[in-house]
Amino acid sequence: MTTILKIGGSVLTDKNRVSVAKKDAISRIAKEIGEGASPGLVLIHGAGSFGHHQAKEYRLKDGLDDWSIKGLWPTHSAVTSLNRMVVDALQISGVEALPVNPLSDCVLDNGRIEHLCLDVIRMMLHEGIVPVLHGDVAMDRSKGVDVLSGDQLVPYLACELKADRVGIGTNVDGVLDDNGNVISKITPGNMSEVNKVLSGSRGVDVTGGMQGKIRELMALAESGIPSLVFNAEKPGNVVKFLKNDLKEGTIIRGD
Ligand SMILES: Nc1ncnc2c1ncn2[C@@H]1O[C@H](COP(=O)(O)OP(=O)(O)OP(=O)(O)O)[C@@H](O)[C@H]1O
Ligand SMILES: C=C(C)CCOP(=O)(O)O
Repeated sequence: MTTILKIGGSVLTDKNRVSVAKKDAISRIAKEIGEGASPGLVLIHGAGSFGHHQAKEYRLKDGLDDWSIKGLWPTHSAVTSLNRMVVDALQISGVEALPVNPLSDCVLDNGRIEHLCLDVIRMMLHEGIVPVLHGDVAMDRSKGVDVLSGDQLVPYLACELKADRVGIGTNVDGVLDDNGNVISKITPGNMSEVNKVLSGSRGVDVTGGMQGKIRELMALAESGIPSLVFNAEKPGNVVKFLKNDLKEGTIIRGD
């Protein structure tokens, strides 16, 4: 049983202040993962304020030039420091977790994953270790460099590892309509309606907020793998998701 869980940077960090972690949220989520995880879990986390501010300042999405090249290390360094906090918290909660840094593992072409070395992830899973990936900067065959969102890692890994379950924990109850109500199901049939209410993030974000997430998840749904967007700020929701017991959120499916 393979489960892909992404925890958004909005849950783990304060997206309005540069490199500010929500330490209590990180340890709560690590405890919930310790309580609910079964073998086959792959964890991905977003960058939040440990990456989006830096990527914006150095214009990393515009590709490589004399300015953006100076931003590669500050951005990677920030997001790997968040990754270290997450992995440390997981270890303290009794989860055998190890980092997998996309900058060293992945090649992009025009912003899309061309290749990601899965061997190390498969070997970790085989040994009962939870690989912890994250949004990152990555080398790009066409642009020199680009920002790789954890939201793109989710469908890539879900397809390659033939995931049974996919969850995206963020800081809202799901995809919300104009009245703030949760849209319980998104399918190709209501996608054009849903598109009207999708936008970016409230915080600093270079990877598209909810709009970017749903674009990735709808492509995944169309290839046969549904996913659930849920609120990971609500204590207990991560455990419930991991135990297949979560009844809240937005399901994105292909039918
Ligand atoms: N229709 C919508 N329903 C819900 N949230 C929406 C909607 N449109 C835009 N958003 C925004 O999307 C945000 C969630 O996306 P965001 O990328 O900030 O989260 P994240 O994945 O937790 O963070 P990160 O990208 O750092 O990992 C919400 O906090 C909200 O501000
Ligand atoms: C901004 C950087 C470096 C990565 C973004 O990843 P995301 O927060 O998962 O979208």
